[in-house]
Amino acid sequence: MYGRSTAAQAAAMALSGVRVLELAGLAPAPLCGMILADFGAQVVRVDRPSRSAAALAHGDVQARGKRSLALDLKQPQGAAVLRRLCGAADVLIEPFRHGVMERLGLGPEVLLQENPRLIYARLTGFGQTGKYAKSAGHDINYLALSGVLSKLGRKNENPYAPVNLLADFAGGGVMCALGIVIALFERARSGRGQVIDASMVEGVAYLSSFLWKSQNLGLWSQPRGENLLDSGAPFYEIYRTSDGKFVAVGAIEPKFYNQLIKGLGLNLDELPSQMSFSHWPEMKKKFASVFAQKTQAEWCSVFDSTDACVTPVLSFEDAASHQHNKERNSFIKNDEEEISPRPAPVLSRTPAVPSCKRDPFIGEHTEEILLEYGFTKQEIDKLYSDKAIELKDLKANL
Ligand SMILES: C[C@H](CCC[C@@H](C)[C@H]1CC[C@H]2[C@@H]3[C@H](O)C[C@@H]4C[C@H](O)CC[C@]4(C)[C@H]3C[C@H](O)[C@]12C)C(=O)SCCNC(=O)CCNC(=O)[C@H](O)C(C)(C)COP(=O)(O)OP(=O)(O)OC[C@H]1O[C@@H](n2cnc3c(N)ncnc32)[C@H](O)[C@@H]1OP(=O)(O)O
Repeated sequence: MYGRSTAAQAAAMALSGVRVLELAGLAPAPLCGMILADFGAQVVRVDRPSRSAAALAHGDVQARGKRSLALDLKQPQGAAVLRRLCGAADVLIEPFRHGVMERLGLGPEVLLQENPRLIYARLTGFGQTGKYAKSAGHDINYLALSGVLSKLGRKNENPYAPVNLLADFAGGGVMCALGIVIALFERARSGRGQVIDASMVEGVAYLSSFLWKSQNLGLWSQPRGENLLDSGAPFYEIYRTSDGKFVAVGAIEPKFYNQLIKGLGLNLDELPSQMSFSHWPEMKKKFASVFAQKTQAEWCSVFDSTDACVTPVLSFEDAASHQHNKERNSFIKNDEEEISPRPAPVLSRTPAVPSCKRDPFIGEHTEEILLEYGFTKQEIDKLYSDKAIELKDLKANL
C-alpha cells in the first residue's frame, strides 16, 4: 500500500503541461480540478481572499496537487488579473450560477476572444439556460430533476439520495473532467477552445442512460425497491451478519446464483425458481436468516474463493487494509498520514502520480503563480497594496 512515484514519472503524466485555473467552489469543481491535477495538469485554485467569511467557510478537502492564488474578483484589478491569467491558460473551471461571471466581465465571449484556445468549463447544477439556470441548488435537487432520484430507495419508503455522490461528483466533477479532456483532445486538431456547459442534472441523467434505455426490458416494471437491481431481488441485496456487519450479494446469473445457494447451505431443488418474483420477499427473509448465523469474516471464508458474488461491506478503514486493495495499492497516504483512494483508472505508461503534499493554504502561492504567468514584482506589489490579491497567509487555514 501507499507506493510513491518518481519525479520523472510525475513529469511524464498524461496531462502534464496543461494549465488549469479552477475558481474555488463547493464539492464538484474541486473534484474536477483534483482529477486533472492527479493526472499531471498544473492546477491553480483561485480563492477568494481569506478575509472574507465565504473563503473561511470553504473547507476544500479536494485540493491535492493544487496551488492557491487569492484574488478578489469583485475588484476591477482582480478581474483584470484573471483575464490576463486566462490569456495564458488552457482551461478555466467555473463553478458559479449562470450570470456571475458575466457580471464580473469574465464571461466566455470576453475570455475566448482574448484566448481562442481557452476551454471554458462551466460546472453548474442546472446548466446555463432554462427555467432553473439562475436558481440555487445542491446535489439532491439536481438528482431529483434528472429523474434518477425517483428510482432510488427501498420498497414503500421515500426516495433516498446516496450522500452527494451521484450529481455532485459522478454527474458533475467527473463528467466535467471528461468534457475538458474531450475538448483538449479536439483542440489538438482544430487549435480552438470552446465552452463546456456541464449541468449536473444532465450529467447524472446521462450516467443513468442504462436505466432509461432498459425500461422496455421490464427491468423497472415494479414499484421502487421491488425490481431486480434496486433491492427487490433476494440475490441482489445486502444482508446483516451475526456480528452486526454486512455482506453484499450480487449473484444475478444462474451459474453464480447456484454457487450462492450452495454456500448458504441451501438446496436449489427445494427453492422456488430464481426469477419467481412473487417468491422474492419470502426468499429474502430466508437468506437474511441464514446470513445472520455467521460473522462477516466467516461468510468471507465461505465465499471468497467462489463465484457467488458475495463480498464484505467494508468500512473505510477496512477497505484500505483489505488484502485485495492492498495488493493493488488502491489507497495512498500523504505526508500528513491521510489515507485516500488512489486516482483511477490506472494508465500503464503514464499513470497518475498524486501529490503527497498537504493541501495549499489560501493565497499560499499567489506570488509564485503571478510571476510564472508573467506579472512583474512591481505589478504584484501594486495589486497587494490595492488589496486585489492576498499573499501567503498561514493563519487563514488554521
Ligand atoms: C451537497 C453539496 C454541498 C456540500 C458542501 C459542503 C462540502 C460544505 C457546506 C458547508 C461546509 C462546512 C461549513 O462551512 C463549516 C466548516 C467551515 C470550515 O472552514 C471547514 C469545515 C466546515 C465543516 C465546512 C466543510 C464543508 O466545506 C461544508 C460541509 C453540493 O451539492 S455542492 C454543489 C453546489 N452547486 C453548484 O456548485 C452548482 C453551481 N453553483 C451554484 O449554483 C452556486 O454557486 C451555489 C452553490 C448555489 C452557491 O450560491 P452562491 O449564491 O453562494 O454563489 P454564486 O451565486 O455562484 O455566486 C458566487 C459569488 O461569489 C463571488 N465570488 C466568487 N469568487 C470570488 C472571488 N475570488 N473574489 C470575489 N468574489 C468572488 C461571485 O462574484 C459571486 O458574487 P455575486 O453573487 O455578488 O455575483
